[in-house]
Amino acid sequence: MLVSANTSVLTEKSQKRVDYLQWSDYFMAIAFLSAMRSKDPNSQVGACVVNKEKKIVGIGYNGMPNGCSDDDLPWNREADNILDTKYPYVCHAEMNAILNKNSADLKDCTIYVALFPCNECAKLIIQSGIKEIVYLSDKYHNDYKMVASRQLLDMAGVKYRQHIPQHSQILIDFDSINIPVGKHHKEPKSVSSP
Ligand SMILES: Nc1ccn([C@H]2C[C@H](O)[C@@H](COP(=O)(O)O)O2)c(=O)n1
Ligand SMILES: [Zn+2]
Repeated sequence: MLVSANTSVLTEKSQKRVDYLQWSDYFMAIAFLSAMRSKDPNSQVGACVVNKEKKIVGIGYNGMPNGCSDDDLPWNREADNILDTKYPYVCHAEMNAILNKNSADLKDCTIYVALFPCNECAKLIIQSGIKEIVYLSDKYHNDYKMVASRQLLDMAGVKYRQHIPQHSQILIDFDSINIPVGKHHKEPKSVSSP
């Protein structure tokens, strides 16, 4: 299902929109929006750290370290020499979101991330005090890094759960703000709200 900001399902009584984004779709969408900044040609990963008050306290995406040119470093997945691949160099989205934090600490926060965290990110997550991971894809589930990651997270009591989005796509329409009053698309009353 595709939703856009200019689609409004209006309730008869209050006229309040009821098809607004749920919190978890909202934070995951912010992680995915952040991932759109990534230069990685294969996996663009975004992460968003949220505190107990549902405030965003850190955002990041996978990219080369500050001051290290992403034109000069390799983006290959495979090469005869591992040093000619991206893996030894790229900073993971979770690392950047944690290091970009704008609060004193990340105690009891939740991290929303596009891809299940690897073992190195699991260590950072644990040490930062984050207590929950919400991920979308687990495409490398059987890789030893994810096996080690789950082992560490289980030992440290960090919870993790897969996010099942209510909408498979979310459209951002910059024109929607200019739609005149009363011209917003109204869904039929029979449509059930999420
Ligand atoms: N939880 C993760 C896992 C991976 N990344 C980054 C590291 C690479 O830039 C890319 C994975 O590339 P692939 O092996 O799929 O070609 O994603 C991350 O940021 N967070
Ligand atoms: Zn990682």
